Amino acid sequence: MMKIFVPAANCQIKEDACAYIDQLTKPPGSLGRLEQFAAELAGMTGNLFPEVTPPGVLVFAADHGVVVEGVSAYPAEVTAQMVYNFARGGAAINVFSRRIGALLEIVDVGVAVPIDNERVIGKKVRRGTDNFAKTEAMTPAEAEQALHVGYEQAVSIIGQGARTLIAGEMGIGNTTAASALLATLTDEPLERIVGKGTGIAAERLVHKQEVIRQALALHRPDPAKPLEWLAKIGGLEIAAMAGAMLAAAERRIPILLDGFICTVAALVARQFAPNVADYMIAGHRSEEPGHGIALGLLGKEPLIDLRMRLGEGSGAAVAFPLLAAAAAMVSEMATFSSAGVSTAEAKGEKER
Ligand SMILES: O=C(O)c1ccc[n+]([C@@H]2O[C@H](COP(=O)([O-])O)[C@@H](O)[C@H]2O)c1
Ligand SMILES: Cc1cc2nc[nH]c2cc1C
Repeated sequence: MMKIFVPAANCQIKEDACAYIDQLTKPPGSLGRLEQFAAELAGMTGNLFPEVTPPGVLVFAADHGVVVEGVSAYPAEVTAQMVYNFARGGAAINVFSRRIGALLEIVDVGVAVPIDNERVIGKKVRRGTDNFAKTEAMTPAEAEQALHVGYEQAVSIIGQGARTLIAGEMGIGNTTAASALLATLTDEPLERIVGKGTGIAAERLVHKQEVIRQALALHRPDPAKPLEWLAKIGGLEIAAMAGAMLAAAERRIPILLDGFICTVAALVARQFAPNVADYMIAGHRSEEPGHGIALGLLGKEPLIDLRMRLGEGSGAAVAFPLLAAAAAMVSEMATFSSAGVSTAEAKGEKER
């Protein structure tokens, strides 16, 4: 396993940021959770005036052998078809990335068919996973390789100037893998974790739960051994997202989380380095029911809830302007003293 060192966020700078934010020309606390996020960004970056722009969006694509069990509403070939759509700029994440001025890279970490396109970074570890209902999805060495691909891509996009990481994914069948991983971290029943993903009907949802239940009984995966855990029931893009998050946190770069699969990848990253969670802000709440459970395990409240359930990093990209507003508030607002504005009268009005 590669050596990863993730420092804890800097509590002192976070406290200093809170004190400074109280001096800005507004009643203390009046910018609500934006103030909290600004202080967290200061603690993450070690900078009282954190910069989050430009964001770097990495979309990792991979296929899932478990799709043969009939757990998705779409055929597996959609993964590759969407990769070409990303390359042409026609997917939701392309649109939203352009809106927020993001650097965007598409990475093939395990699409089942060859991808030949100059706009797609070819880092295929293998042609999709095996069907984890029957056998291990991949080997621990392959899981580690996929983690490494994500790590290296994050190092690269940060090197190009990205100041926030958004990890996105594309992989037909990946809500089944993400649900299986999440189920091993909580006592919540599968009925509360497993959702309709791309939009399966009610009968198929019951079948999807059963496939996961049997896979968990077959493999008995142990999250305390994260590479084996990922190898048994994970996915190549999930491993890559976790690796990307580890690289970002190591470099004190804030991570804006997307939906269900991304947040499960965040929980995977935390199994490798607990401090990585210090660098995460939840972008949105997905419609997938397990997402609320995953966010609860991470202790994060999402910025927005627009009933999205697309993936690709789309929810994080849509939420990003709120994070940018929080950061700009600190660097651009005047203070009471610089603007000559009177503070509250001393009678306890300052108490929140
Ligand atoms: O991000 C989410 O919360 C989310 C929720 C449901 C589906 N998705 C996307 O849909 C695909 C997985 O759905 P499924 O039904 O094939 O498992 C995958 O490409 C994800 O990006 C994403
Ligand atoms: C069309 C389509 C686009 C997606 N983007 C992420 N997951 C997806 C799943 C489908 C089916």
